[in-house]
Parts: sequence; structure tokens; C-alpha cells
Amino acid sequence: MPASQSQPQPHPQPDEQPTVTSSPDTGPYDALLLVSFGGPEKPDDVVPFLENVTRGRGIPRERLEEVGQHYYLFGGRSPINDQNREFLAALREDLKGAGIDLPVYWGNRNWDPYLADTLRRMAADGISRAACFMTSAYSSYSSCRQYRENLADAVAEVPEAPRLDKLRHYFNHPGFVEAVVDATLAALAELPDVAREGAHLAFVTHSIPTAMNDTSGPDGGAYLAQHRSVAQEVVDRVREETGRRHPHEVVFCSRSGAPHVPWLEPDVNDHLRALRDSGVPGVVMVPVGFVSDHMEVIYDLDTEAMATAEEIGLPARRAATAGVDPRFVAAVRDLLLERAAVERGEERRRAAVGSMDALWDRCPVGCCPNPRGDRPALCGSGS
Ligand SMILES: CC1=C(CCC(=O)O)c2cc3nc(cc4[nH]c(cc5[nH]c(cc1n2)c(C)c5CCC(=O)O)c(CCC(=O)O)c4C)C(CCC(=O)O)=C3C
Ligand SMILES: [Fe+2]
Repeated sequence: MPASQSQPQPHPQPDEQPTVTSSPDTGPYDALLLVSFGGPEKPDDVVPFLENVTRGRGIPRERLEEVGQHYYLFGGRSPINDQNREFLAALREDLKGAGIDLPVYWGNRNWDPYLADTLRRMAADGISRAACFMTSAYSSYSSCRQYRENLADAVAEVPEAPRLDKLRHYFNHPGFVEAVVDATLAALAELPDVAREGAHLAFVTHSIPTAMNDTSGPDGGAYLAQHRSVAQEVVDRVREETGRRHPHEVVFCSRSGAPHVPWLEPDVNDHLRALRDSGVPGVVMVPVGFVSDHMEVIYDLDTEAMATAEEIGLPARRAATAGVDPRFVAAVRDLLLERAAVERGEERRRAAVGSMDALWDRCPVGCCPNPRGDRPALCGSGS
């Protein structure tokens, strides 16, 4: 996005509501809740944060120590909370600009502000029903149901909590995809001339156990299928702009867990080496699995994978994450208004691009199952 905009108003969605004449109806919702992962903010937070994340998950001790080092390398501070603060500010501006007067709250699964504390505050403020936007775009146990379980846990702790609905998956919402396309184009433009034309696009996401991918979504395999669909759409749109069809792959970072358990591969570092070995002149890493610059992005990609690229002499750039791109921020408003209309029993366009349609509002029963057994989860059709 250009840094300065001639218009003070946030972007309207291209084929929707070009001018706001009256306040859009957000009923039955009286609040929006941003739900995120959470991260440490100082060195003393790192170990308790990791304990929160990994409680009962059988992550090897060495892996925890290693991940702790990633955080210490950045002063014990994850970027994720500041990114969420920026996102909240942008979201509030966007809503205000669209004439929507709706309080926006923020709660995390694994660090302060914890979900339960936020729900208590919402109840005290008289909020009765809120739409939840999760900073995780794809289907899988870790990226969807676990968030829903944590909402159920928080509500169990706060009986007076408002009723909560999870806004649908948005990996294929045009506001997210367009932000990724422009970031990819910008990163391609930064590659040295000799590396650009034949450059590969490596779409990077968080690895998960293959078994978790196999059971993701209602029919299995949704995690990978959704990433592949977004990647293809980005490649097609980049081609429309540049005239070049860059070869692409979906690759992975941040594998953890026990070594004998298979996780999605290839690892981004191995992939870079393979590209180099086959004479590819350059690569753009597109962190399509992350909506902002999480630790995985600043450590696994900017630090580790960039060091690999340098070591093997492969020209590489990392595309920006969607972050606070105005189109991504406006996508949240679109999803909120869409769901509000659905809950009022009205018809409304459900924006989606690429090979997949807009997904469900309530997660199907049994989708993205917990590998450790069934637990209560909110926002499902069976909840
Ligand atoms: C799919 C997925 C996303 C993307 C969707 C989403 O955004 O939610 C994601 C995001 C994140 N994961 C994060 C941090 C961690 N994830 C861990 C562990 C794990 N993640 C997994 C999956 C995912 N994780 C899995 C299958 C595990 C194994 C243990 C388990 O089954 O739970 C561990 C433990 C140490 C380790 O094993 O690495 C940490 C510290 C942070 C915060 C980063 C920051 O501070 O900026 C964020 C945004
Ligand atoms: Fe994770």
C-alpha cells in the first residue's frame, strides 16, 4: 500500500458500499473481540509463556530451550502483542471511518491480556454478544479448534461472559489476498534484476503434524488445501501484474514435537538449498501462514532462513505480512457485517477469491479434532 493516501477515509471494498450514507448495522453484536495467541514482552515472561503454550503437549525440553533462545535474541519480547495493538488501532479507525460505533476488545490464549480477563471486562461493560476475529486464518486443530477450546475455557471461568461467535475463515478473503499479492510484488521488485525473472515464490506457513493436517477441516487435508489455494491465487494475480508465472511451492517453518512424529515438509531451509542446487536464481518467501510479523517470521524467516540463503548464495527477499494493510483491516469489517447480517437472517454477499468458496460460519461437528481427545469448544455447529 502507498504510505500516504489522498483520501482520509479507509478503503471501501471495491465492489461494495463505495460511500457510507448511514451507519451499517452490526446488530446483534455489541462488540468485536480480537482473539490472538499472545507472546512474552520481557525476558522474565519467556519461560512462563512457553509453559502456558506447551502444557501437556510433550514438546521436547531441547526444543523449548531453543525456542526460548529465539525470544531472548529479541530481548525476550515477541512482536505479536505490539502488532495486535497496531491492528486494534487500525481496526478502530476503520470502523469509525465507516460510521460504525462498536467497542473493540482484545484477548489472548497464552499471555496477558488473557481471554478470561477480557471477557470479565466485557461483561462489566454490559456487552452481551460479540463477534470474534482470530489472528489465525486457516483450518486445523492448532489454528482453529484450539482457539475455540480456549474460548470455551475462558467462558467456563467467566459465567457472565457475552455470547461469542467466531468470524469465518478469511484466508481467501480478497482483503487478505490482495495485501499478500502487493507484498509479494514489492518483494519481487527488491530482488536483484538477475534474480527476479526466474525467481520462485516460496509460500511459508507453520508446519503441523501430518496427522493434524490429515484431520483438518470437515473432510481432512483442509490446512494444506487452503494454503495451496491462496498460493495459487497469489501466483495468478502476480502474473497478471508482471506477465510472469513464477514457479511456487508451499513450504514450512517452526517444526517442533518429537522427531519420530512426521510433520509437514519441506522445511523452508531445506527448500532454499534445493532451489539453489537446481540453479534457481532467486526466491521470495511469502509468509502466507502468518497475518503479521510473529516470532516465526522474524526468527525462522528473517533470521534463520535468510542466513541459509546468504550461506548458499541464493538471492532472497521476504514479503511483508498483511499486518495493518487497510484492505486486510477492512476485511474484518466486511466479515463482521456479513456475519451480523447472517445472524439477522438476511442475505449477504460472502467475499472469497481463488478456487475455494467462503467457508462456514459455524465449524462443522468433528472438524479439526483435538489429537488428545474431545474437549468443549465454542462456535461450532454442535456447540
Ligand atoms: C498452525 C500454527 C500456528 C499458525 C496459526 C496461529 O497463528 O495460531 C501457530 C502460531 C503461533 N505459534 C506461536 C508460538 C508457539 N507455538 C508452539 C508450538 C506449536 N505451534 C503449532 C502450530 C501453530 N502455531 C503446533 C502444532 C505446535 C506444537 C505444540 C502444540 O501442539 O501446541 C510453541 C512451543 C514451542 C515450539 O514447539 O515451537 C510456541 C512458543 C505463536 C506466537 C509467536 C510469537 O510470539 O510471535 C504463534 C502466532
Ligand atoms: Fe505455534
